[in-house]
Amino acid sequence: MPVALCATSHSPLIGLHDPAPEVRAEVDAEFAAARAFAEDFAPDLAVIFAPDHYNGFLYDMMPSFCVGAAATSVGDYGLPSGALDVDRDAAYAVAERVLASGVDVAVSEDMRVDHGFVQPLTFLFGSLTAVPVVPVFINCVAEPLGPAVRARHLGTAVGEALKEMDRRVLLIGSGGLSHDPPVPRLKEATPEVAERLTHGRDPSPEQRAQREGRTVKAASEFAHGGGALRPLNPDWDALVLRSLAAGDFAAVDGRSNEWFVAEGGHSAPEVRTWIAAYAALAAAGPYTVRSSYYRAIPEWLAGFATTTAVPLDGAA
Ligand SMILES: O=C(O)CCC(=O)/C=C/C=C(\O)C(=O)O
Ligand SMILES: [Fe+2]
Repeated sequence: MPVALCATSHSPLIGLHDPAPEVRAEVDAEFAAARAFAEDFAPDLAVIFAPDHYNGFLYDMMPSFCVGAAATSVGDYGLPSGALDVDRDAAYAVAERVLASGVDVAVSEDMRVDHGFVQPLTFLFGSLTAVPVVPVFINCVAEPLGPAVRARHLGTAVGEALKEMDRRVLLIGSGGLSHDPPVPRLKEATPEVAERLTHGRDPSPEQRAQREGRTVKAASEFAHGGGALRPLNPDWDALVLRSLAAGDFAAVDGRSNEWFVAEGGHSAPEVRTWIAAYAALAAAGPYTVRSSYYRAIPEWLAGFATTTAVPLDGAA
């Protein structure tokens, strides 16, 4: 099974609250390179590990992991809405293999996904339906979270499942490194916000615009040095990138959930998506990182990184 990987940060602020034109151009060049990498590889299946931000997965039923057998984008932050081209047979094959390995993954026949899934798919493939996909949700924000090492176990099990399939698979990890965007937390929520985190699956256009406006305002304050969000942490981001490039998973997923938040902010656990994607790649054998881009971009509230990787044996 030929396999390759692209792991990238996402940010709902891309296009809505951009950094200086030269920084935006630098990231666009990196996205273009990642797109060329994906085109060269020509996958017939993409397996994407991504989080959600209370758009598809809420506290009425919050799994740690979920494989989508069918999925629809909610179209947040101006991104495309509509059905993804989910490979249902592949999704069930992956779920069965993961469950057999002892990782309790949920399955959804009606998964709603947000910018966490949609941005990498559109950046890499141009649309939500260009390449058949198996979407794999990882809860990265809704406390309580399980230990980060479970994301490695999930990724390994997915990688083992893929080895049994005769497919060309691009593994995608989607999530920030250090970042602390204004995602509400149940613990601190007012009754109104708690209700939204539990049942607010289909906000009105006005409610969505209000939410998105708040995120843009928070990013603007942060970029100007204000607000209460935690700072980005390029040193921690470098440690994560270095460790995953070296296959030293334990340096990251052996740490406590508190460590992630203290070092990288409340959304740093999104690194779980990278851990899972790299672990799925590692299941195919030793790998090497082909490209690694990083820049702290306060306007996007993100320690922003994009990496590509391939097996050492040239299977890609
Ligand atoms: O309801 C909202 O939109 C709250 C803000 C939010 O979800 C922000 C998300 C930010 C990221 O996904 C990110 O930087 O990773
Ligand atoms: Fe996110």
